[in-house]
Amino acid sequence: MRLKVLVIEDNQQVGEILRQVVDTAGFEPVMTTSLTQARYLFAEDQPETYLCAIVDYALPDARHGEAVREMLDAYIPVIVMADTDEPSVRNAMFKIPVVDYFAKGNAQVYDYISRLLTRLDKNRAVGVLVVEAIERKRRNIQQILQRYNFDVFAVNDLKKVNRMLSQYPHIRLLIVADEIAGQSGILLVEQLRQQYSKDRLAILGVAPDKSNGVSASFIKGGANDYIIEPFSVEEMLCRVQLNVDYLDVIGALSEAAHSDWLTGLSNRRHFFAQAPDFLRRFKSSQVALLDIDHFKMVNDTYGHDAGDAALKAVAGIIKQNSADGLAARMGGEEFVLLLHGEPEVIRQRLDGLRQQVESLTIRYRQQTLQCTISIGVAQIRSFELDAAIASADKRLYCAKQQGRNRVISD
Ligand SMILES: Nc1nc2c(ncn2[C@@H]2O[C@H](COP(=O)(O)OP(=O)(O)OP(=O)(O)O)[C@@H](O)[C@H]2O)c(=O)[nH]1
Repeated sequence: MRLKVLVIEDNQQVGEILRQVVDTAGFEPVMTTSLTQARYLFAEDQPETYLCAIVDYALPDARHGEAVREMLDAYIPVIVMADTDEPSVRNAMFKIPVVDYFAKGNAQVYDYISRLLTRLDKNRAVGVLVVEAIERKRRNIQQILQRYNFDVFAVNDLKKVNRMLSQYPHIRLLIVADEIAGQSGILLVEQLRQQYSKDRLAILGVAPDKSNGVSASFIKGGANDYIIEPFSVEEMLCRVQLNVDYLDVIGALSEAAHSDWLTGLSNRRHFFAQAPDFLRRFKSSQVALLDIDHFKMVNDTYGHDAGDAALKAVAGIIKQNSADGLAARMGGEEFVLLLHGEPEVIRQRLDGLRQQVESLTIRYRQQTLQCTISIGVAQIRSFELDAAIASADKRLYCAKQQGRNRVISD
């Protein structure tokens, strides 16, 4: 179900643009033209079905931002749209916890709002940990981040940081003061960097106004960024968002570098990078090579695109069967799968996988096709993965020789 975005806007033209922006961003626009109408609609609904509200500052029945305050009181994040960029209005709005404030008119604003909606949605899954001993400051940062829908945690003691990070792996950003109850925030950053890379955990240092090089020490210690106190709400939000966006970009790049473009499984390189860790964790492991039978004929009969559809379908089944293992596309129509456990249990699992592929009907455009796979399996001894793969390959060859659509193991 799509999350809803409540729009309260009496200007028909602006309302129509916002409706399109919300819809294109993947949310359900709920359009109203007055506070009274919004109240009525909202009363009928569950607040948690709403991502946020986009509220006109001056409405016919709420001329001075009353609708903004009422929505905030209902615990809905609010983006304010105003006819004016008047600093007094802007400042008044940022004194209350609105997400953002925009003056209408500038076309760029709508593009920004579209990205903001996506961000607000994504931020719900991003944990942020605030490390600050002074309660007033800690609460201030917490409240700012909650506006942007982050899942916010806060501690006043360095000793709690490691436990929080391991307990809540979705914490992706840490905001740390330069000094926490007499202890150094910079030292904390240096220690954390031995465990968490910049791509896994972004760290934002908070440096005092007369920082005497604190900001530089934060960066040298391994922080991604710093912010100087006192900061404005907008400044903090921009910095935080910038760093979270950076993590997203890095995440997307590494995902692309690690996965096979067609099937979404890991690629060969990523498989060999991950395998040693898997073998260290599981002493009794086996490697299986899986190869689609007569795949050239599939391509020749149904076309290359249908062949691609078959590859994706087979990869889907391999993925389903590899939650506790390591699967990858080796290349062409060949896949590799590492599994741990008793050899006989693994053999049965792989035979089950083979049967799943055999009974699968692949639909591509008007055509339906079926395929089978052959599997060679070998035990991995003394971490010798290459040797085990060579044995599995020989057994795969035997499986092909013996008529295909079968599993051959030790
Ligand atoms: N559609 C599609 N075909 C591919 C892809 N990569 C490799 N192939 C095709 O996979 C086929 C592999 O053929 P062969 O190595 O002769 O093996 P086979 O026909 O499966 O025969 P057996 O393995 O002996 O059962 C070739 O026709 C390749 O062009 C791909 O990404 N997509």
